[in-house]
Amino acid sequence: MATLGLHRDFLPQYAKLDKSVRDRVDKVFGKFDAHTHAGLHLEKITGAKDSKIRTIRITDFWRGVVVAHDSGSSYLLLNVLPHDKAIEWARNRRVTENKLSGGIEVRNDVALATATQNFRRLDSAPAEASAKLFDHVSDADLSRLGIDDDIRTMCRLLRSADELDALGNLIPETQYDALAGLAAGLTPEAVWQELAQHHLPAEEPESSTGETGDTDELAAAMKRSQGYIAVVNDSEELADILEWPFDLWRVFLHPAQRRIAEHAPYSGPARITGGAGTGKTVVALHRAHHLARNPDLPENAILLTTFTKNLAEELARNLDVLIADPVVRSRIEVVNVDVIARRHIPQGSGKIPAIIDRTDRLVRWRRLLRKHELDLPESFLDQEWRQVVLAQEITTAEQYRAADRRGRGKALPPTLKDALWEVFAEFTAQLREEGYWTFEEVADTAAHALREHTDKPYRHVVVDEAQDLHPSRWRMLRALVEHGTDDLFIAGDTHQRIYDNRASLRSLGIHVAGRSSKLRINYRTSREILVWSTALLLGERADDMDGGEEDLAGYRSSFRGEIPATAAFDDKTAEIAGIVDRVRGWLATGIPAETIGIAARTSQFGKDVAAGLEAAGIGTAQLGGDAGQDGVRIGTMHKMKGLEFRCVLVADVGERTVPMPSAVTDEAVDAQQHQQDLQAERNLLFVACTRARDSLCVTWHGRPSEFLQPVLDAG
Ligand SMILES: Nc1ncnc2c1ncn2[C@@H]1O[C@H](COP(=O)(O)OP(=O)(O)OP(=O)(O)O)[C@@H](O)[C@H]1O
Repeated sequence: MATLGLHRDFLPQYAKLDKSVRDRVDKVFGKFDAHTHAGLHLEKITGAKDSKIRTIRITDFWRGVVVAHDSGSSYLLLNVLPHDKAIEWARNRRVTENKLSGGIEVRNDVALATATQNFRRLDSAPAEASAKLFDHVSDADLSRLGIDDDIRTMCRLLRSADELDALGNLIPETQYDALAGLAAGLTPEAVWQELAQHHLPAEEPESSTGETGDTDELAAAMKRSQGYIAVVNDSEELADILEWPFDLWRVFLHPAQRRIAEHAPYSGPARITGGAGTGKTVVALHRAHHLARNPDLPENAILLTTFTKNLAEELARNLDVLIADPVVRSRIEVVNVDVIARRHIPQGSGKIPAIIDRTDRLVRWRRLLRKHELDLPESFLDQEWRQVVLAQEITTAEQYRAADRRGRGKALPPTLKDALWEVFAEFTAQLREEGYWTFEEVADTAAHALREHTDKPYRHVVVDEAQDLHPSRWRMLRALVEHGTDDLFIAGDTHQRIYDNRASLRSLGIHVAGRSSKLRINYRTSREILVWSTALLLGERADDMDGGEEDLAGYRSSFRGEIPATAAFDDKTAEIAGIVDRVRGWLATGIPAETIGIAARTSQFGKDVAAGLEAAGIGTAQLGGDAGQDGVRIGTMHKMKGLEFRCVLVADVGERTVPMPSAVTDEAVDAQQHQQDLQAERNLLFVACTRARDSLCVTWHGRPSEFLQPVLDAG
């Protein structure tokens, strides 16, 4: 039986074709499992660099480019192009095997030779005889990392990571991964560890029929090409892949992602971290799918959850795209954490709790502080209550006196603590009397009830955006499943923590040591946007939710793009006019309105921008609203969390709004909280900027935000 492989570059090409041509492609390859080479009419190319590369007729005008060995019945679909272009494209290509992974590499020999010649010419100019990017890496190390002679010759001439990036399309995937890792500052040993983990030992999945087996070299090599070649098992699977040609994440998981998503059962809670856009959500979706394949699981045995309702809806939409089988899909319930919490409040607790928000809480704290004649800001009290009392489930004055107040910067003498406890007790009594709850209290009440259940509601819980969950929500999540195999799978990035919720997983009985992995390749944003946005976090220290620190070592993007733009205006009116111009420009290049996102720190500024756009005849819609609605998406930076757009404009990033003074505790009140609040505000700007795939523009009026200084200094 024939084996078909699809190269990841094929799908975007396929997506661009007219429906009639796509239908022809579907027809030509549709019954591939019954085909032989002879049946496929593969044509050899005169003057080809590699005789294994052939073309196949799709229509009179269109040709597919495939790799096929004379022996064996497998073929690999590389591209679909108009006839003449297909011949030209195929003629210069050569297929080789990666020295380290044994995976397939498709290279353009002619372009590679030209690039090497150009770099050599540059290098021979006396002024250019400068240090090279890979001077610190020996030939032996390069070879050990799978870099072959041709690529080594060329990369020895490179002077900067930018030059390497510019060659991204010419260097075969696995070799590029290794070189980009070195260029991002990883040591050869660290890169080797990464590659070895992903590619060694070269796993040779056994052929189910034994027909292809080791005798079919191409089939075996395709199976070793994880992340960029999908081996298709039957025509049904092919149809499923071709139905979603834009969603490469469904099929082409990077080996680092697949290793986690399809890991053998984890013996306990497992965690995945990584910078913005590295595919944590994608891996969480695939992990949920992987777990759901277990036929013994009943409906809704797996919970896939996240912080907000909007994000949960987005997860559900993506899960529907990922999982074709309705029975498998039905084993996963997708809902946000607070909905689950409400659901598990014991019946006797009365009606569905009314939730009190921060603004109302602050009014109450203010009143109580006045009554008790305490000279403290209400925000301090609210934080103390959420981060110490609720975080540690403190219920008595004695417990509060002995509480661990790590993370709080203001020392409280015992007498003051006693006075505060009275305020906390009165506050809670008031809420109970009036029937108000906070989300944290709801979660804790649910956690208490769930701990008593011997029959847990879920077999597995998969959590996304973990960095923003309060300890009470973790206690509830912990109580939703029995301790044991694959109980919790957690995805998050503390560089994106934007709410004042910190949790130490270990202290909550969630032990991830030995089951933690990190992703480093950003798939969402171009290198330019990533480098620019990461500079905003300069000097910031992020925790790893497990007693250590998180870093962004080796964090890198897989593609190039525009340099982010900044624009300063004299006043708000001018800024809004500038934003309208920018959006009009994007729309004029054919970018669909709903793939443009605009974020501001305050909802009012967003509303003003929306009014400006509407007045200019440009339709708008709220961020997080109905996915099917037309219009440029506008909302607060908080609402940008977890989303992505082709073009992002972050507005009103001026010194008075970012950081937002009302969100930052006065340094004199609590220096540590002050730092944490600043960090959350900086993260918020980082989150908003890293939602951009192709273009990012940041605007302000008056003086710019202090957070922009590193990028403005860098020019
Ligand atoms: N293997 C892959 N192939 C192609 N695209 C991918 C792959 N993995 C992730 N992506 C794409 O990269 C983008 C970011 O992925 P995802 O949202 O999972 O990242 P994340 O780490 O959860 O991001 P953030 O933390 O910023 O919310 C998405 O558009 C996703 O489809």
